[in-house]
Amino acid sequence: MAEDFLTSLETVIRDRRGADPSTSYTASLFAKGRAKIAQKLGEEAVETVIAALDGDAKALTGEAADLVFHLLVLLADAGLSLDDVRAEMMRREGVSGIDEKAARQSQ
Ligand SMILES: N=c1c2ncn([C@@H]3O[C@H](COP(=O)(O)OP(=O)(O)OP(=O)(O)O)[C@@H](O)[C@H]3O)c2ncn1[C@@H]1O[C@H](COP(=O)(O)O)[C@@H](O)[C@H]1O
Repeated sequence: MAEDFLTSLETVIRDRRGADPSTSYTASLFAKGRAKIAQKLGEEAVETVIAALDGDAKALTGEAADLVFHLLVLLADAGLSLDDVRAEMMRREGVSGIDEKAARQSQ
């Protein structure tokens, strides 16, 4: 379920490229460019680490959500997606292309 949601969110994020920055935070990030998107990702990573070290589960969950969102935006800006990341992680696990396709179909 979580994966379906993230895949849908990726589609929304891609649709925001070229949208009006005044009506969409995501569009405003794309308009500011990759350096700004990467900076925001770094900030969210630091905030995630701080929340974890504070032992604040609620804050950690929120910061992790911000972190994943900004990662998706950065990947989209670079023409990449979670599928590319998934494929790389499966490659590291030694999962073949055929196994990968079967794994996706069973989700
Ligand atoms: N999932 C998210 C999401 N997660 C986090 N954020 C934004 O990420 C920002 C987090 O950064 P900060 O805490 O630094 O907030 P900020 O002060 O507003 O940011 P800066 O001014 O510092 O740049 C906030 O503005 C959040 O609203 C998100 N913005 C949008 N989405 C989703 O993206 C899709 C497109 O939304 P729009 O951007 O509104 O078109 C929709 O499905 C949204 O639900």
